Amino acid sequence: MSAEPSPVVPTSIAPKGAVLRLEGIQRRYVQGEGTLEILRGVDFSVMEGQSVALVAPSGTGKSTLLHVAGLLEHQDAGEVFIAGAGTAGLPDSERTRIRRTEIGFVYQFHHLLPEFSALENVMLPQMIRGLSKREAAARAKELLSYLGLAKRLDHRPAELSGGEQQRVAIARAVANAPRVLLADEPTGNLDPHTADHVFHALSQLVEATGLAAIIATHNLALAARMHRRVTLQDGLVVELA
Ligand SMILES: Nc1ncnc2c1ncn2[C@@H]1O[C@H](COP(=O)(O)OP(=O)(O)OP(=O)(O)O)[C@@H](O)[C@H]1O
Repeated sequence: MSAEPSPVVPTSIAPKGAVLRLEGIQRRYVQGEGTLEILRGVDFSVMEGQSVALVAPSGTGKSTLLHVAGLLEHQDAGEVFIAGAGTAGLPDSERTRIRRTEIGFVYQFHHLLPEFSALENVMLPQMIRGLSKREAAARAKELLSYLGLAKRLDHRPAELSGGEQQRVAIARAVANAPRVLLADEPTGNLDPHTADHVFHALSQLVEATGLAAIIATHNLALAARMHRRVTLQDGLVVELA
């Protein structure tokens, strides 16, 4: 009996090292009588340890792209591959599991829980995932120290500066060691100096952990420091110099 030849995966679908791959992603919103075609067949990959700045005018679909890539929103066509595995047709419970374990999100506003300390905020996603309190605390301490917050572990969000709050949010996003980090204007609410500091911390973390990161930002100076820059043009991702 002859063995079936192993299927060859086209490199266009799963380039070596692509942690995140969007293939033919379409997303439209029906609005009253009309339809807004926001994403029109996005093909886009991010490799391990690579940071990509997504720089595009307001309303072009940056958040939509991040939500689809992060399995928060369903696309109308196309497929999202995480670490080579397709996600089309998965039940919501499986999408949630992948989102919790493989994807970290950072937003413009920190969304930390106000009644919990920095340490507890970073422990929480790990405990939801089933880690013991001890394990979660150890990793949370390690991450917060790496991000320069060793002396702020017991501070509640209101007792932290804006930059510190955002660094806690970054620590929380990577607490479960995801492979993908999606950040939507993570420094949009910070003054230039603090934004620079937070961005530096984020970049270091991407390099150190081998995350694949997409960071939507309007800050061109910060975007210039990422590995790649892309924009959205007519519903497609276009590489910038
Ligand atoms: N649920 C929705 N229903 C209808 N239209 C929507 C919906 N969500 C987003 N849109 C529209 O889709 C377009 C893209 O929105 P999106 O939030 O992705 O843009 P963005 O590039 O992130 O913008 P910004 O930089 O201002 O945050 C916008 O014109 C928006 O009005």
